[in-house]
Amino acid sequence: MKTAIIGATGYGGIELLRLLMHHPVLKVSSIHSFSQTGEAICAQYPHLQSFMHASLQEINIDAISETSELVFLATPPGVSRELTPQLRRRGLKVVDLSGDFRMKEPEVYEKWYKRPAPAADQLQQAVYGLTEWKREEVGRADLIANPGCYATATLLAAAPLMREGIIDERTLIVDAKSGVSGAGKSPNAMTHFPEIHDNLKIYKVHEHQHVPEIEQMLLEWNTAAKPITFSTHLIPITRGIMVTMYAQAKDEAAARKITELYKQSYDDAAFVRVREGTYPSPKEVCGSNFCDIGAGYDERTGRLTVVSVIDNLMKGAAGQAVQNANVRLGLDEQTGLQFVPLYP
Ligand SMILES: NC(=O)C1=CN([C@@H]2O[C@H](COP(=O)(O)OP(=O)(O)OC[C@H]3O[C@@H](n4cnc5c(N)ncnc54)[C@H](OP(=O)(O)O)[C@@H]3O)[C@@H](O)[C@H]2O)C=CC1
Ligand SMILES: CC(=O)N[C@@H](CCC(=O)OP(=O)(O)O)C(=O)O
Repeated sequence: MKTAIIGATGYGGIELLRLLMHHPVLKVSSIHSFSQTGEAICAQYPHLQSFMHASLQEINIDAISETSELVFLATPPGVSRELTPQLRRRGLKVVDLSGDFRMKEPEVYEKWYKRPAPAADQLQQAVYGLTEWKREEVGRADLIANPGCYATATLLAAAPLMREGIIDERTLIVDAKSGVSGAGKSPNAMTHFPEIHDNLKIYKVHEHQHVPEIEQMLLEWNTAAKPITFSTHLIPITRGIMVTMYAQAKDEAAARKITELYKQSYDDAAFVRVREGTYPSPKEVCGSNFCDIGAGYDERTGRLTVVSVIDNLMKGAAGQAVQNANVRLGLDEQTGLQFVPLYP
């Protein structure tokens, strides 16, 4: 299927390009930039030399609709809100890596993203692409809102606890850490080397934009879900997210068999790997589409600790976007995604 990438020069876009170069069905017909049109992609990204010489094109929706059937949008918030309706009117399928179409209610988007929301009917049509829990809907969707990176790691860890009702819903605390590529390619005062090297920073305390998409999904699974405590930290690694989640167990018998619950929940999920008695590290999924999860019950406190790791650019962005496109096209969801993580 002929595919375009808008935002191909960003970290999410360049990862999509890496994946699609070897994908047997999705073929890249054009790549688009906002500010660098006319330049060969390998001039900006020399690691692509000998693989891709295509030049970056302007974002012309008519031209894109003549050469592509599916479009990946890897653009900052607010861009997809403008481009997606134009692409959909021309019959193209869209997988959006930004947060524009993740929320169902416009006012929720506007509160957390502090910018105008897409039209309410379009938000309703979009399917939230947390693939493992939305396969059927993704399989029919023409507009897929790819989840945020932190949200993916958090929700895959929280799903069994919330769906089975084994925790006190008021007690969910999520402590999340991300590598610097999660902030995109443009350096800033927080990501500058002397600031983050040999350091660790908490940011967006009580106001991270992934809170509403997480809470929206938790409520879909369990109507007793409550607002969560969610803290994000920047850490001096390039790729990777680690989420450590705590909650008070209300079903102690189920809590004692927590690993069994995760294994059953993800029995059919090729990309979720459950640990027995150990906890994962981001490096163990680097460069792959895996989410690794380890869980334990502390008899002393009655609390559960669940750890989940992903590569933010893969399962947290481009990898899950391709997984969703695979499901939409009726392909095996692992198509083009079967990488052994890069280790060490
Ligand atoms: N990085 C990550 O780990 C993750 C990112 N995301 C989301 O994916 C999206 C892309 O992120 P990321 O790749 O990190 O971002 P980058 O900042 O690295 O790249 C942004 C891309 O968008 C293009 N762009 C910038 N402004 C506009 C505009 N006004 N119109 C059209 N295109 C524009 C840029 O083009 P150019 O510079 O060539 O002009 C560039 O290709 C974001 O919404 C982000 O939140 C989601 C999950 C994880
Ligand atoms: C390290 C870092 O800065 N990470 C970004 C997450 C990027 C992302 O996934 O944001 P979207 O909601 O736009 O998809 C952040 O915390 O905002």
